[in-house]
Amino acid sequence: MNPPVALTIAGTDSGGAAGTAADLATFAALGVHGACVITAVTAQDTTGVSDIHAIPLATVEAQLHAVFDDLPVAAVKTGMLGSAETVELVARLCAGRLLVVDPVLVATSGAVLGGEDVRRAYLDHLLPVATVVTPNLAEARALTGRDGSPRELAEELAGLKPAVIVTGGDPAATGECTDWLAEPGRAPIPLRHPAIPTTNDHGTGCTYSSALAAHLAHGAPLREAAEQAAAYVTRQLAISKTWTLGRSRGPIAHTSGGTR
Ligand SMILES: Nc1ncnc2c1ncn2[C@@H]1O[C@H](COP(=O)(O)OP(=O)(O)O)[C@@H](O)[C@H]1O
Ligand SMILES: Cc1ncc(COP(=O)(O)O)c(N)n1
Repeated sequence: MNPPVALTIAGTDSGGAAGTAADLATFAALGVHGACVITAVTAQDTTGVSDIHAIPLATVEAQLHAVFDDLPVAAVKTGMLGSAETVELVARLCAGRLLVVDPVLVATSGAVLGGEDVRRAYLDHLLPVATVVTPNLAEARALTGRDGSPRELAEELAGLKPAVIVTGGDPAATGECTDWLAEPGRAPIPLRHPAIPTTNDHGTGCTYSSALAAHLAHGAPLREAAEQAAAYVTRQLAISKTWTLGRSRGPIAHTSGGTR
């Protein structure tokens, strides 16, 4: 029997922690065939991003046609899109599909991966056609332009149409992470899971949104997919927490327990 197919539309991370490296590893670990459309190449390591090469719009479009014309894509996930034109293109070609949007604007390291025009394009074009949007707290604040709590921001963003999961919380303070799931017209629901004490968390957001897309591609309902995605991230953070890879915040584990 064929596995479900999920597509990531995202940038590369040369350090193998975030972006398409995280997405394809997560799809594979969760039994999904991963297709991948590259929007930007980043020179990146655990300390930061030193260069970004945007892929020409026509090449992004050609990749999208190549995938959609040939494969039965069950779910699409977007990561770093990098330019307002790319955000608009992706919105046009992915409207009507099961679409997980991780609105990547700033990397954990602080590097800007999308400016003001990208933020505007998310609000005007991509959020309205998304199935679910997964900002972390900083991204939710950037998108709304407000300084609210995760719960308030989730509710406000869900008013723009799709479901929203504001990820994160304050693990250091409480020992647990709370992601807020908000769907239009319903009270936001807190999804809690244990926090792993670690600084090896580069790529966590990409891994979460890919795991969410993978579970949705398998047919799970949204809340169950969100709980399973958080469980997957927690497991991978537990694997990498003792690692000493890189000079700064190390990668979340993308190893999947295979033997050699
Ligand atoms: N230390 C941690 N332990 C367990 N889960 C975590 C930890 N840090 C983040 N998560 C979870 O990982 C997912 C992505 O979170 P987040 O850190 O907000 O992403 P980003 O990398 O975009 O900032 C969420 O489900 C969040 O609760
Ligand atoms: C190519 C690319 N895409 C996304 C992220 C965000 O990931 P994180 O928030 O874990 O830094 C990143 N750093 N690089």
